Amino acid sequence: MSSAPLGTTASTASSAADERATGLVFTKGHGTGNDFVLLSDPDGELTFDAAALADRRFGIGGDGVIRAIRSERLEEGRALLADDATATWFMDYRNADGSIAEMCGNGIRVFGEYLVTAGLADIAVGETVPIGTRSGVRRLRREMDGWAVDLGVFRVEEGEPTVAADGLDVDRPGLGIDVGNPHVVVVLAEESELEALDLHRAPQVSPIPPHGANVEFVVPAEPLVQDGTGRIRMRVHERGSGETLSCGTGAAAAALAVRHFAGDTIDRWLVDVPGGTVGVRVGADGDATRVELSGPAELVYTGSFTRG
Ligand SMILES: N[C@@H](CCC[C@H](N)C(=O)O)C(=O)O
Repeated sequence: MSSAPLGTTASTASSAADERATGLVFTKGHGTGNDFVLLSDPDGELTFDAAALADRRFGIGGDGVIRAIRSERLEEGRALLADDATATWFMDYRNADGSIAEMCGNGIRVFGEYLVTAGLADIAVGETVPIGTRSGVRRLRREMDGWAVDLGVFRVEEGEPTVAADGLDVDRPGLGIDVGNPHVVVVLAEESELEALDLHRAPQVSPIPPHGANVEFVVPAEPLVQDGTGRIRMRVHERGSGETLSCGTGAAAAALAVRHFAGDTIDRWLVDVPGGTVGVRVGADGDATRVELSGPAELVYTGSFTRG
């Protein structure tokens, strides 16, 4: 692990001096137990070691690190602004191992809560704001009891990868789903199979996905549909972060996979994860090719990380 988890660029002498005096100010937040370190860096002045910040023993701890930066201050953001000039803020997301991910469904809800609480944006309940991400501009809506995000057009991949995992007796077929980032979903028949899984080690997907994958294991509820809403239970091993208590894009992928196998007719889903429950709706914006995720977002504390 790096002994210098954060720093600033040489061009920002006063922020560098502030940081030496106060440490790096961060906020900790989570969405159904998927937890993040949030940093405010409107002008893109900070350099930081995300893996060191996310380290649960030597750092702050988190499944990911999210930097709030103005889109215009980041190359990927400027590229987005060429198509959609409205996405003022960019969610710069990194996994716990420091790798960059295109999208985070729980993270973007927590990001919305952070923008409001940190005074970076004024978003009223019922209002929708465009947020820049590496999977494109995503529309985020503030609700009474959380946030909903249009994850965009989803894709069910061709082919049938196989998945091996500790605790599974034999390899299982998976279904590749892209919701802005890559997922492979395995549907299990029994709750006991879900519980027997040991996800300390990453499941092995074959053939190996070109950019890696988040792997979700799901069990349909019995009955699957209750009051017009499908319900499933899920565990996940996230690319770059290991087993987490929740994954928003993973929940969307899991619901889409079960929907696919059930004949593509059920559009509303509840997904139970170890950290809570999120909602998934196919047909975001009246478009049957788009999927929306909804759920809570909570900020837990703010602190200052002192350079080691
Ligand atoms: N936890 C996130 C997904 C974060 C990124 C993922 N690990 C990846 O590498 O694609 C979510 O809530 O969607």
